[in-house]
Amino acid sequence: MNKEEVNKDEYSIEIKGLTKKFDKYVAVDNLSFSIPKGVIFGFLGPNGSGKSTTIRMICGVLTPTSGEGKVLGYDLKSNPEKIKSKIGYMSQKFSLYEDLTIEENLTFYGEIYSIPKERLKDRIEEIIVMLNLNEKRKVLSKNLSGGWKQRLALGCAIIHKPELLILDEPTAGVDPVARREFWTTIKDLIKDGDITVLATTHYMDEASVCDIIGFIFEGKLVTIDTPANLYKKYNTDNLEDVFIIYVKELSHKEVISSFDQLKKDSGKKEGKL
Ligand SMILES: Nc1ncnc2c1ncn2[C@@H]1O[C@H](COP(=O)(O)OP(=O)(O)OP(=O)(O)O)[C@@H](O)[C@H]1O
Repeated sequence: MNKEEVNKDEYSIEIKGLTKKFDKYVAVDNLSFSIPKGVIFGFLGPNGSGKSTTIRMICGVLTPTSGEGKVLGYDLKSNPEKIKSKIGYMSQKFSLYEDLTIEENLTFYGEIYSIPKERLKDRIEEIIVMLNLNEKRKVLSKNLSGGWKQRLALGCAIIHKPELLILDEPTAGVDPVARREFWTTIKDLIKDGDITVLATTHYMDEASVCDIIGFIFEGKLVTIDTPANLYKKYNTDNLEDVFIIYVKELSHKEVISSFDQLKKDSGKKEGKL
């Protein structure tokens, strides 16, 4: 067994000093963290703090300016294609084909990942059962409600059994019941330990279901810990308090108000989980 394979068993993501500059602007600044296999990692931070840029580097689609990293045991710089093939990605925009049915969307994504026909047929049935999609399997995705679209988008993202699932604000704009069901499904998905989840969200109640929370601010990692440790450290029972304390400590007034705005925005769209 070579060294890459050994690492592969320990951590899903290991990054060291990862930095991305756009001209002189430092969007991600010397980020280092390691995420063990089989956990849900919540990656949080105000708008523009560098989450998407970090995720794009982790997915192998954006080359770091400096620093290094391994994802699923593969080197970010030398093996991005291998990484891409083992990642599932679901964004808030649900990249579905509106004029295809549930079944057809799943087939389409399966074919992109070159899953052999017979295996794909079985995998689609597995996903339809797992995500409770049977009733509307012949319905065009443009005619589905937000919660159904979200489940279908998740199905498409996991069709090839990825080892790392990236969820970029996966519940933005769906109702509280669908949000709760979504996280129950995600918990179910990781219970065998074969899949790691990296999720961004602006909903602090959702973030609390994560096993590990990383908080990024102005491109720098401010903290990385379990929710329980963060509650203890700040003598509170919710993450919202923790992050308001961080932002207050770290920022000047405008940034605090942008975090408040972020809270307001999320409050408009939802009830509590
Ligand atoms: N291609 C690019 N060229 C120049 N600047 C960029 C580019 N991509 C991102 N940025 C800048 O880098 C910073 C970090 O952006 P990023 O999208 O990573 O933040 P984010 O935390 O994901 O924000 P949001 O929550 O709004 O999605 C922002 O100031 C953004 O304008």
